[in-house]
Amino acid sequence: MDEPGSSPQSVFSDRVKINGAVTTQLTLTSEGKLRWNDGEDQRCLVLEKQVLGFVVEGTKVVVKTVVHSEGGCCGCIGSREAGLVRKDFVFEPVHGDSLNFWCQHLRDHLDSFGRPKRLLVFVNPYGGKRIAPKVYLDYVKPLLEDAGVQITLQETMHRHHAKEVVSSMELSIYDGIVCVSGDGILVEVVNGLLERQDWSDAIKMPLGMIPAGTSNGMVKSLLDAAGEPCSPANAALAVIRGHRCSLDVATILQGETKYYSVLMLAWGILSDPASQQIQIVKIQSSHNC
Ligand SMILES: Nc1ncnc2c1ncn2[C@@H]1O[C@H](COP(=O)(O)OP(=O)(O)OP(=O)(O)O)[C@@H](O)[C@H]1O
Repeated sequence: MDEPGSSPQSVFSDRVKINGAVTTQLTLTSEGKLRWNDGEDQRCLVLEKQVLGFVVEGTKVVVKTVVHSEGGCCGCIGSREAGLVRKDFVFEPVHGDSLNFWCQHLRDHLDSFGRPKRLLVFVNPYGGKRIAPKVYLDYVKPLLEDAGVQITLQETMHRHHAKEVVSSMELSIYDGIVCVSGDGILVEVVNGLLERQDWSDAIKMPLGMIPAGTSNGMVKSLLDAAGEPCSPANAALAVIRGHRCSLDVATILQGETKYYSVLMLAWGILSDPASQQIQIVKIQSSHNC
């Protein structure tokens, strides 16, 4: 077993058995890569991009990964979407006492990415083509579980349910809120956060979107800006990796009524024949509450 720092790029390096077969040297590098030789080729897993998490099963470490289907290094275990497959990379240290070192180093590396660990997930069974529960079960749940994320699931039971939950809940027990829905639930969540007494802190809560509505404008534009195709798997991976960007929220006052808009606002100017006055009215704000 090599000690940490024994080679320039090595954080930890040790003899292991890969997928129950080849015995080889496995190295965790300071760049966050797992490198090994499978007998013919040099193999590599990039922790930040490809590793979701890991679990220990007896004397083995099962590393949960997502890789592009053409590149794979071991057996396919998951469903395919947008060229991505979930795969387990299993290794077993030859020296049993290095298991804890491996776990510690892998954990330290994954923790350094600042990924969310506890998520509140809203699923709207009513939005779009009513596919949100299936999207959640097929893509979101398995990927979040591979990443070791603690999930609190909340199916929305009626209009404004998400807004009600968010406006009164304990926020500090979550690292983020995810909407498996269209844009409507996201806007409810933003409005719920902004209606709170502690709104200026509450609005800093990271929000994630998984496309399961009709137009999914927000998640499409976010993934497009990141150069990724809009799919539930890609959106779930962006949530797991903790990718963030700040967005503006517009406040609209209409008389005594206040609206918060994160996506779009449309209005029209109508003449009022009775009063001979011109009124500015909101004629469409499908993503405002
Ligand atoms: N159980 C439910 N029954 C009826 N309506 C619901 C329920 N849960 C949520 N809603 C309402 O459904 C509305 C639409 O939801 P959502 O945004 O998910 O889908 P969408 O409007 O079809 O998609 P998009 O906003 O992308 O066009 C929300 O504004 C929400 O208030």
